[in-house]
Amino acid sequence: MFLNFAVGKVEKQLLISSRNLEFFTNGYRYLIQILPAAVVAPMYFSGKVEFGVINQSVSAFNHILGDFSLIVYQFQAISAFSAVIDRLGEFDDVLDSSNGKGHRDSKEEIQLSFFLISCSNGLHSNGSMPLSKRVKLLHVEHLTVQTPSEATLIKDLSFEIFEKDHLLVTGPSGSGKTSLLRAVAGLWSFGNGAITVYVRAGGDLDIPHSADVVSHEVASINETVGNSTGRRNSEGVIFLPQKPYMVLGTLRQQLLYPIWTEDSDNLSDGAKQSDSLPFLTRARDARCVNEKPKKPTSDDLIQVLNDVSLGHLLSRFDGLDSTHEWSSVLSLGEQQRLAFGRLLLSKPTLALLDESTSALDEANEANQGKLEMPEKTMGSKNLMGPMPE
Ligand SMILES: Nc1ncnc2c1ncn2[C@@H]1O[C@H](COP(=O)(O)OP(=O)(O)OP(=O)(O)O)[C@@H](O)[C@H]1O
Repeated sequence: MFLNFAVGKVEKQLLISSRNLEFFTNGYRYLIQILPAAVVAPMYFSGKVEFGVINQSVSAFNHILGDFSLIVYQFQAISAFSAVIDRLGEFDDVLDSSNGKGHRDSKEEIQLSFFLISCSNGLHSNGSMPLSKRVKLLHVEHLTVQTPSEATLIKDLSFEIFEKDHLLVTGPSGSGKTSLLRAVAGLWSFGNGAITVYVRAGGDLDIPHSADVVSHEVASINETVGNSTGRRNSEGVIFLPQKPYMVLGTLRQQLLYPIWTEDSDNLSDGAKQSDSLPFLTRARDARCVNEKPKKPTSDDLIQVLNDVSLGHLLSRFDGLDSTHEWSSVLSLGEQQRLAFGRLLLSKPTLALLDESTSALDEANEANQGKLEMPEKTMGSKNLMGPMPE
């Protein structure tokens, strides 16, 4: 607010200076137009110069005037530009200073780590996972979540999540459900404790699929993955907020976000897989999340749109390659269903759903729940239908 006030004041002063300058220049303009005539005319009458010289000097003065006026007439735009630069500069300073303050003792921050594990291949023929071979996907240890003003929302929370688990988080409004999900997604660091997300490797690591052993073994390859919050997408973690982010671009790009953000328009149908949407119909034991999933074909995208009951968008908006302001032309419920489409396409290991079906009617909500979900879903105030086995 202070910043706005200060910048507003500067802008106002610049505007006043620009008006003064314009007024001054208008006076100067009239003066400079009559000046050559006033100086050269007596010389003409005394026979020192010819008549044409009067015209030549008026035109030369006008030329000079035009050049100087450019600065005057652009002064307002230049001053507005300068105010914007000032504003951005101050904003940058504020960010720098808050980052400086943010360098708290590492014990006062939530530690988020990613650990590499091997692909799971221990499913029964019916697709179920033997308990002894269940792989741990998330480990939250002594997590305390706070607000920036250090009010404690969650205290000393510990839990583990294994493959095929789903966790529903409920609680009163303002109790910190969203903050917990943000912390797991690496978007919230106020508090302390440790969160470990176990991500899958390409299958070349021969680590036993016992939860206890995994946590021990992967510690040795921590350096391979490192502690990082910047690799959330590539590590197979997706966070669906209540109001999904709609990217600028085509309907196709909406669906391909966030995994395939580049080159989305050049999607090749030639790359079509033999089975349509295998990830919707098959167990995903053969997949490793840090291998980027194959880019979906147009048919896959259309199928996913139908699965989330958005098939009608294709005729309404003239196909997958139409561009609109999607956050304006789609209802919140449609945006949420589109976000579910992204989830189905990107096949994350860990999906964090924060009221992501809050704007859906019961039928659609149940429909999202029936779709093949990622191996672990953590939902906040989640009203989804029955989770698949
Ligand atoms: N960026 C923030 N800065 C300061 N306080 C915040 C911030 N975000 C949330 N809070 C506060 O933290 C508390 C928990 O918020 P959170 O959104 O996690 O609650 P919630 O349980 O998800 O609530 P609801 O059910 O109403 O969505 C609230 O009191 C909120 O005001």
